[in-house]
This record gives sequence, C-alpha cells and structure tokens, in this order.
Amino acid sequence: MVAAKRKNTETEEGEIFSSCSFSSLGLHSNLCEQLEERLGFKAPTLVQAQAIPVILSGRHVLVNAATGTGKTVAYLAPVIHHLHLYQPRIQRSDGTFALVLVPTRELCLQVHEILHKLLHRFHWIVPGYVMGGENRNKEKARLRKGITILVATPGRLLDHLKNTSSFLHTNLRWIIFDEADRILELGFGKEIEEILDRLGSMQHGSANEDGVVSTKYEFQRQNLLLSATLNEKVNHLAKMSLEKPVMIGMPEKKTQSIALHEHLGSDTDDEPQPSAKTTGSFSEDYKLPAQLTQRYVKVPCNARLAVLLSILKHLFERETSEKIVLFFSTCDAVDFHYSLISEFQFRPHSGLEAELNQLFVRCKTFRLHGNMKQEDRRTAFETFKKEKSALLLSTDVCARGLDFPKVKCIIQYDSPGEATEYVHRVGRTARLGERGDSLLFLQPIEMDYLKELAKHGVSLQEYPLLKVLDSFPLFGHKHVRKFLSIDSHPWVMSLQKALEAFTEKPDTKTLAKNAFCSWVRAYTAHRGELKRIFMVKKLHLGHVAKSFALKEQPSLVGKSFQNQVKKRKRDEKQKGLSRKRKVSRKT
Ligand SMILES: Nc1ncnc2c1ncn2[C@@H]1O[C@H](COP(=O)(O)OP(=O)(O)OP(=O)(O)O)[C@@H](O)[C@H]1O
Repeated sequence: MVAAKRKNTETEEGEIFSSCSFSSLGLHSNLCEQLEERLGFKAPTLVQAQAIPVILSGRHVLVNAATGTGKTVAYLAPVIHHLHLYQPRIQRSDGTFALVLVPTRELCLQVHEILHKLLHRFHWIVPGYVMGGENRNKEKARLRKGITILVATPGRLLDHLKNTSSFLHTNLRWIIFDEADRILELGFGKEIEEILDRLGSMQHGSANEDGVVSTKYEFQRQNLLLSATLNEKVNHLAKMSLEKPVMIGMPEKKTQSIALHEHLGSDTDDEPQPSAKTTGSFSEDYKLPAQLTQRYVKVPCNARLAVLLSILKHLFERETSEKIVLFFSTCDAVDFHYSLISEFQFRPHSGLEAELNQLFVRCKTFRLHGNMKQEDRRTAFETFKKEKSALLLSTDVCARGLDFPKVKCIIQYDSPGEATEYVHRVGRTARLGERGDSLLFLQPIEMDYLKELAKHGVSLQEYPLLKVLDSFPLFGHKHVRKFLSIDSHPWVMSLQKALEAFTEKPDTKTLAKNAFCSWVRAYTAHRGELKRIFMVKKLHLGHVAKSFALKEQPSLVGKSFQNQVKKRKRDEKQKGLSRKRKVSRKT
C-alpha cells in the first residue's frame, strides 16, 4: 500500500490545477490534443496529476478527492492511452476491455458523453453504456457488435452478464468503480460481488483463476475505486477487488484506517502496515471545495414552505442568471413542489397590473427523480445542463457525480441524512475552483445536525433570513410589525395563507397529501446516530402538514397513505426486488 505523494506540494489549499502538463504525466500526445481540443483542458488538475501516472503504471488505485476536481478524466485518460496503443489495433469483435460502474443512470450518460468526446480521434475504440430503464434488446445488439469501454449501472450489467451470451469480456483489463461508496449504499453489494466473481476479478481465495482468459493482448487486471467520500463499505469493496492499491488523496490517518493488510498484501517499500483487525472509523474531515460558502437556515416547520419560496424568489430576482439545485427526500415531495412552483401566483399588492398572471418564483423549473419515465429523466437532465438560469428539483438521484455547468447554489430543503450525502449534494456547485453557495434547511429540533457535520470538519454560517423576509413589501408597508418567530412574520403568514388556498385544488391537494405521507415515512428512515436528531415523535404533524400547504393533517393510516403502500408493493412485485433494497434505491 502506497500513499501517492502530491506533485504540487507547495500548492495552497483550494488550488485546483497542477503546474505540469498532461504530456509530462506520460499521456500520448494524440490524447493530450484531444483533451485540449475536445474538452478544452489545458492543464491537469491536482488529482489528475497524482492519479494519471499511477494508473498508467498498472497499479490498483483508490482515489479520494473533493467533488468537482476532475476524477472522471483521471481514470478515463490512462485507459484510453493504453487502448489506443494496443497492437494489433483493437477491433469491436475483441469485446470489452474496460468497465466503468456507476450508481445512477444520469452519471452513466455523463461518463459516456465524456468518453465520446475523448474518443473522437480513436474511432476503433468504441464507447457504450448499459443501464436500467433502457431497452435490453437494443443493448444486447450493441454488446454483440462489441463495446470497448462500457459504462454501466450494476443491476443491468449483471443482467447482461447472466443473459447476454454474446457479451464478450475475456479481454477485460480495467474495472472502475466511480462513486464506489454510493454503489454500495444503494444496496448493490451482492450484485457487485457477483459481477466481480463472474468477471474473475475477486481477490484472495474466491478469485476465479479461469476468469482471465489468455488473449492476443498481454496485460494484468487493474481495478480502480473513486469517490469524494469513503466509508466502511468501500473498505469491504477494496478488500474484494484491489490488490496492493495505491491510495491517492487520502491523509495518512485514513490510509492506515483502511484494513487492507491481510487481503491486499503490502509493498516492500512502504511504511508499516496496520493490523489486520484495524478498521477505520472514517470519521476524518471530508474534503469540500474551499470556495464554497455554506449556510444553514433555521425555520419552524410550519413556515418551511413559505420561507423556501421566499428565498427562491429572492435569489431569482437578485440575479439575472441563477442556477439552483433543490434537494428533497422523496419523489412525491419533488412532484408536489414542482407543481406548486410551476403554477403558484401571489399578488401581495393585490391588483397591481404588473403582478397579474405572474408566477411567484419566476424561473424555468425542472424535476428529476427515480419514479419518472426514463425519457423524461433524460430530457430533464440534458436540458437543465444547458440552461443558464433555472431551478432543478431533485432527490438524491442528482447528488452524485453529476456535472451541471454553472450551478450557483444548492438548497437542501430536506436534510440529507448521512454527512457523506451532504458533501456530495453541495458538491454540485463550486466545481473546479468556481464559487458556489449552499443552504441547508433545519428545523429548531434538528439543530444538532450541525454538530454531526462538524464531526467531519464541516461548518456552516447562519443565513440572514429576516433580512430577506423583510425585503418583501407587503400591502405597501415596508416596515413589518413586531413578531415572535418566523412563522408569525406578516409576510410569511400572508404567503402561507395564499399557499393553502392554492393547494385547495383537488389535484394539488392529492400531490400534497402524497408528499406529506412519503416525507413522514422518509423522516422515520434516518439511521444510526441520525435517528436521535431526526425524531418523528418530536415532529408536530399539524405543522408538517402546513409545510405542504395543507390546512389539516392528512391521516397516515388513511387512503392516500395506504395507496402509496399498495403502489410501492405493486412496483416491487413487478420488478422482483426485495422491499428493503427497493426502499433504499428509489430516490
Ligand atoms: N484538467 C481539466 N481542465 C479543465 N476542466 C476540467 C479538467 N478536468 C476536469 N475538468 C472539468 O471539471 C468538472 C468536474 O470534473 P468531474 O466531473 O470529473 O469531477 P469529479 O471529481 O468526478 O466530481 P464528483 O466527485 O462530483 O463526481 C467537469 O466539468 C470537467 O469537465
């Protein structure tokens, strides 16, 4: 085990780029030209400068670097470098040489798009993807023709490994786990074990000796694991799949905390190995972009919705181009808020010509979650990417790896749960050295979550909410009268009333009730330490209802709740998944 040394030891914290060139890292000049011409990359980032030479050397690697620092090209470039030099030249009929495993469909499309650009000049290296939601037969046909670098989500890949006999992978040299910890958190552990087994890439004991069939190419298997956050599960995956890995971007403490000794062997030129029993707690600081401004806003539950809409209005009116990603805990919550924001009008100055027929939050609005049709998911993802000014409402399906250009602000309306997810959600902004803001909504009863984040070195400042609320003139009165708490602020009260009237429409009310039920269910699903912070019994359910603009609290044992349970069971049956796994994956 080796902790790779930084190339730019003198770089200040927060610096992103290395002072060296791509060619000095050992990449072929053709590829360096592609990086510049097709992607506009002039110099490598620090993580690329560290990782590329090591990956080129053929070592197994574990990379831990902040969000938005260029990990994708750090692993794609060395793979393409080797593949384009193969003699005899690779043909489609040689099958798959490299496999990139990702947790979500959108990340699959994104990595494939980058590959496509990078391979422009190397037409004999064919990129492709397989993922849930796509047509299996079309994928089978593409696999039969041959895909040199395959990007895949685990479930669909395993499906093809079992059922597509023409899928040739005897030449497989690389297996790359992008967002490795998330793949495991989504409950794909068993699939990953089976995939590794079928591909003959398991380490120690269970390794399938026959898995690597000798071919016309000489090479050794090389596996790579990457993420901005690591956890115990990655430790397990590392043990399963990596052999004497080089650790990149990990502090010494964390490097040692990973129990690699017994299974992964050790390098002779290395520092002493930790004992086989040592398993890290992974409680070290997370790496967040230095140029990210992180804030929290403390809002009583019954005022959450009015405050959210006020902040959105404020942000979109302040800047001509504002791009925001807004995170929710459930698909139903996304649907309700999407419908509300897309239609809600409010005229506090009643009658002003300019305010008639105007949306309260004036922006282009998109949504993205796991219950949407694949086609709609793809359209939302691709369109939001191109927009200069827009709002995207999403679940954690967008939290990992997605690279939406120019996102200025991340709002976590529902708190993320694990601190790792906080890190990835805010990582959708402040990418590659750009500035970015994040805002976390917390109820007064949830304030201990800040301590949870602080354990990982994450600290947040308070958002100036009153200043924002006071900036909205109400019926011509600029100065608001005294009030006890945010929920009795005149602006909030007046807005809340309008929201409740709006939600009286039957369709909107159904959406609101469904969102309420699923939100409460998600609240109960917090695990471990977080159960202590997010306690359902501390919630005032009447106030939760208000946060969905409902005048009364819907029954949690009533029709809408029962319908949700039934629908979920039906979906599960159709897809043949176990309940536990299904609940954890549907975001
Ligand atoms: N050397 C480079 N020069 C300029 N831009 C780069 C360079 N490397 C990567 N980028 C750009 O930086 C952005 C972030 O890259 P990437 O998505 O690979 O980050 P990441 O580290 O994988 O982030 P995450 O942890 O969120 O997945 C992308 O827009 C990418 O095109």
